[in-house]
Amino acid sequence: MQWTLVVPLKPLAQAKSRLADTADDGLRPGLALAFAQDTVAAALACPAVRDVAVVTDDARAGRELAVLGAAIIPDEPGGGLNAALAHGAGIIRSTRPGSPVAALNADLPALRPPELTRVLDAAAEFPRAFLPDAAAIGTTLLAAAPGRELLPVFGTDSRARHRASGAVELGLADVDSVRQDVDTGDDLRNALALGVGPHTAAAAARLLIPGQ
Ligand SMILES: Nc1nc2c(ncn2[C@@H]2O[C@H](COP(=O)(O)OP(=O)(O)OP(=O)(O)O)[C@@H](O)[C@H]2O)c(=O)[nH]1
Ligand SMILES: C=C(OP(=O)(O)O)C(=O)O
Repeated sequence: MQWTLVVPLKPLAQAKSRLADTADDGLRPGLALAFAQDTVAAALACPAVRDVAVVTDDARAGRELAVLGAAIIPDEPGGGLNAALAHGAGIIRSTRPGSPVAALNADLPALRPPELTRVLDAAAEFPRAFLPDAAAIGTTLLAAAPGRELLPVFGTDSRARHRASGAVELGLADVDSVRQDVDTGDDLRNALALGVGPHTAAAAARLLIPGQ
C-alpha cells in the first residue's frame, strides 16, 4: 500500500515561534524551511509513500518544496492547522479516492525513510491511527485508510484528542525519527543527536547551540 502524505506548513515568518530563544528572527524562517525540506525529502524517499502534498501559503517554501517533488496546495481555508489538513486531505481524496492518506508534521528534521515505512505499514492495519510525538503529548502522524476521513485534531494535547476521536495509537518502538518534532531548543538538540538531514544541518550550523 502506498500513501499520500499531507504536510501542513505555516508562513515561514510566523513558524517556530517557540524557537525564538534559539534562533533569532533573521534565522528562524530559514530553519523552519530546512525542517520542512528534510521532512519532505525523507518522506519522498520512503517506498511506502506515493506522493507528498504540502499545504502552505508561503511562496518561498512552496517553491523550495516543489523542487524536491512535493505538490503544493494553497491554504485556502486560512483557518489554522486542522482546517488546512482537512482541506488538503479533501483535495487528495477527490482526485484519488482509493488512496490512504496521512498527515505528517513539517518539523521532523531527523526523519528516516525506513522508520516512516514501519509506521505507515502499522497504520495500514487500522481505519485511523496516529503516532504520538517524542514528548508523548502531541502527534506527529495521523493516518486514514481509503474511504475514511482524516478528522485531524492536532494542537494542544492532540495525543489525548486523537485517541478520544477513535484513532488507534501506534505503540511502536524504535521509530524515534518519526516522533522527534522540533518545537523548542531542547527538541532541536535531541533531533541533532538523532542525526538531521542536510538542510537542517546547514541551518543549525549558523546557530550557537551549546554542546554542538
Ligand atoms: N498550512 C498550515 N499549516 C500550519 C498552520 N498552523 C500550523 N501549521 C503547521 O502545523 C505544524 C505544527 O504547527 P504548530 O506547532 O502549531 O506551529 P509551529 O510553527 O510548528 O510552532 P510554534 O510557532 O512554536 O507554535 C507545523 O508543520 C506548522 O507549520 C496553519 O494555519 N496552516
Ligand atoms: C500541533 C502539534 O504539534 P506541535 O507539537 O508542533 O505543537 C500537535 O502535536 O498536535
